[in-house]
Amino acid sequence: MNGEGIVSTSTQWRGAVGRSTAPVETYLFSTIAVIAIVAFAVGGGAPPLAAQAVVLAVLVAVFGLPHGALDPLIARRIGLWRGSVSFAIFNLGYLVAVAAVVVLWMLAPGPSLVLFLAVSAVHFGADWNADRAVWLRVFAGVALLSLPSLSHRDEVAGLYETLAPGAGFAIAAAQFWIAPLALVGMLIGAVLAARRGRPWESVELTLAAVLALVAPPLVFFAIYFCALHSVRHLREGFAAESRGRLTVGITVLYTVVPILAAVGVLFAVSRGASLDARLLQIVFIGLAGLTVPHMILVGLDARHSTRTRSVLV
Ligand SMILES: CC1=C(/C=C/C(C)=C/C=C/C(C)=C/C=O)C(C)(C)CCC1
Ligand SMILES: [Fe+2]
Repeated sequence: MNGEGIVSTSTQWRGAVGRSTAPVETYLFSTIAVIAIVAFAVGGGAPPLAAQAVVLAVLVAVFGLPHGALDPLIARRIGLWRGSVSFAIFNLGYLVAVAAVVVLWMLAPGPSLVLFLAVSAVHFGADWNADRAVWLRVFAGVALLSLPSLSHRDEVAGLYETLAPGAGFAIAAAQFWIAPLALVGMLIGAVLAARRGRPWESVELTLAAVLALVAPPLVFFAIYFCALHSVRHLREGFAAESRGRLTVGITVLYTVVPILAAVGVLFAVSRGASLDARLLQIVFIGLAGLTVPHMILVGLDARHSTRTRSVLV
């Protein structure tokens, strides 16, 4: 382990739990969330689904994808590749993982969607209470993804049916029943975060819960994912990598390549389906594919950081 690695992992750890003021994404997310909550609470109607799907696809591409684009740098920091040959192998492994998820989805869409929701709940829940028990984070993630089914059950079921025909209604129904309990866990998380000296996390958790209940599901997801989750990971990622132009270059490259692949898929497959159905499939099945190798790397990084910290103290 070199000195650079020690500095960067400890920077990331500080970024996650050791700050004393609210980070920039708290203000960004809170401002947008409050405007959306007020707009939809006073009776603002949902925009047409096709418009929501197009806006979501653009926002995810521009603001969401970059937060996973730092993966090659994380992999380098934790020693998964060093030269051009191991870099090529890393990229190949990443692509195989993405392709395996997409193929699995084609073969078994219902179980794949359930698995995707479960893995995403763990992934999103980790945005808060980083130094607390894991069940608190899982509750927050489960609540985040179940609350839309509590207030917009038919809409969510319709979206799920687009992704997993025949399974969407049952999954939305299950979430409808899970949501109240998960919400209690999420609110306990909000109280505990405040008591740990991170009141901004309580604000985020509360606003995310209200937004998930009030806004149309895709609007809620776009705001949470792009203004909070992605910005948080990008900020922490840039602090941990701190390699200047190389970091920016890698982020741009690894954002642009998946976008080009997605555009290719959009024009290449299922021309029979409507544009919004195709966009939703590409956005969410694509995210599922990217999330698996991304979460494996984040997990390896966390293990690596823990080991580095125990060496340091
Ligand atoms: C499909 C769908 C949903 C779930 C989306 C998920 C689970 C996204 C996961 C993205 C990930 C894990 C990105 C990685 O950073 C909602 C919002 C519940 C309701 C609307 C339809
Ligand atoms: Fe993520």
